[in-house]
Amino acid sequence: MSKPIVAIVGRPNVGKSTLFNALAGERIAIVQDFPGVTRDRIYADVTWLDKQFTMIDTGGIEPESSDVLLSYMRQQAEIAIETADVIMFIVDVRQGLVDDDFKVADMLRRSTKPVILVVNKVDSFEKLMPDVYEFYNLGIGDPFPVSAASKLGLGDMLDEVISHFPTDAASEEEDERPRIAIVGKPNVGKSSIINKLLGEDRVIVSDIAGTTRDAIDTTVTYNKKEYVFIDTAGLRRKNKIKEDIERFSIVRTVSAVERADIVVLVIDAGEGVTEQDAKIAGIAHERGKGVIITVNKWDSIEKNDKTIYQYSAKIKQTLSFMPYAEMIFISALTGQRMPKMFDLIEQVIQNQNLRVSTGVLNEIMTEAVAMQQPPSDKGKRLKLYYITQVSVKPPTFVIFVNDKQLMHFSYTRYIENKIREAFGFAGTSLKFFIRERKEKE
Ligand SMILES: Nc1nc2c(ncn2[C@@H]2O[C@H](COP(=O)(O)OP(=O)(O)OP(=O)(O)O)[C@@H](O)[C@H]2O)c(=O)[nH]1
Ligand SMILES: Nc1nc2c(ncn2[C@@H]2O[C@H](COP(=O)(O)OP(=O)(O)OP(=O)(O)O)[C@@H](O)[C@H]2O)c(=O)[nH]1
Repeated sequence: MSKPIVAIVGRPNVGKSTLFNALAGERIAIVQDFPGVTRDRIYADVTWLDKQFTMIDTGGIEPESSDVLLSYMRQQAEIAIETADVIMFIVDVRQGLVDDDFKVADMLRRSTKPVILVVNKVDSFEKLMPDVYEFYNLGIGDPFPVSAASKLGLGDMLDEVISHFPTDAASEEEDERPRIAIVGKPNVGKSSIINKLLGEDRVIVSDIAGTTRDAIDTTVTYNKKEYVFIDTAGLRRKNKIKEDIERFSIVRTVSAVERADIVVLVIDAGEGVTEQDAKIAGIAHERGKGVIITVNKWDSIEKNDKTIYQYSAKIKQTLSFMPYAEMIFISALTGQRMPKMFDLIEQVIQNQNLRVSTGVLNEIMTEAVAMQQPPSDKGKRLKLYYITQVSVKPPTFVIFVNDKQLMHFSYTRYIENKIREAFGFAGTSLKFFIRERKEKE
């Protein structure tokens, strides 16, 4: 399911992080063994009423000069316009209206995306409301007064945010075409891959204000079936502030991954798999997407008959939190194994949508339990009563047990492996929920 994306923009120190943390509520659990970007607090899941969305904090630097600040803010606004469904523009009632606020407001106004003007640090509505009205001058609609620190006004603001979400009828859910995000570090060959898949050179549309998402989506027809490719290329060329390339590229990656069914993580064969690749892979893993690790520029390295195995082993080691990921070695330059990409994509789509009957699942579980005794603690042994698949994309299972505390991560992993032995599920993560059920007499 693709969730709406809400981006937070605003000058440094207006309280973006504070607001982000106030809304994010419970932190996303950091699974022990994968390098989630959650620690950077760039994105978080938020639920308000019956709506869920992904919130992205685009901010985070304290530039030295006002020149740099403005160009940074511009970039931030562009990224938000490009990636978000709704933009939250945060200003600071204590500092009042400043020139940069007007400049950002101008940019945001020119986009077609809904913008919610949030006036932060209104710690007392009574005292500060007159100052809030000043922000009408920005010309982007009603200001919503909040205090991120004291969690005031957040409800009204969130009501407004969710009221702008695309309605179901207009949403991408209606679109049955598989969506594939091509992600990876700058220069690994993302655009080249899309061009090759297209079979022709495509003009890369720049994402200036007002350009819609479609500009970076490319439809490719293969075997009479349409696939939508979401491209995240091109960031490096436009970005002048080096330090923020990584944050901005993660913001873009998060939004591309969020919208995708399958993530193609491109790695440069000459460079090998890096920490940043692991971070990007972590996003796809956390979002439960299909994953195809694509080693590109395979033409550019010297190889013997062992190279591909050594390469695979190294990748599996670095990305050990996603042993299920598919892997392919290609050259966008020569076209080597490019047609195989569609076959892989098709397989992963099928695996993401695979449903296993409850009867079969319980047979597998019973057998697994018989082969390896469940863990026990203080004389109490874990009992697994029942397993059932509750959804697809990613395939999600619920296991009913006598005591959740006893269901160790490693035993869940063991059950997962048994299910994979039987059904493969290659290329997709599997999700497990553990529920407690009263012990039967
Ligand atoms: N009085 C008051 N202070 C606030 C409120 N929200 C944030 N602050 C303070 O404002 C300062 C900046 O907050 P941050 O959340 O770090 O601001 P930011 O916009 O994320 O800043 P950058 O990370 O530099 O972009 C901190 O000292 C906060 O404690 C608020 O609602 N009321
Ligand atoms: N040898 C070789 N070079 C390649 C291959 N694929 C891409 N390149 C080269 O790698 C460079 C970067 O390719 P792009 O497709 O622009 O990379 P990108 O990932 O879209 O880069 P950004 O737009 O910066 O994110 C170009 O010079 C390509 O010609 C390949 O399979 N083999």
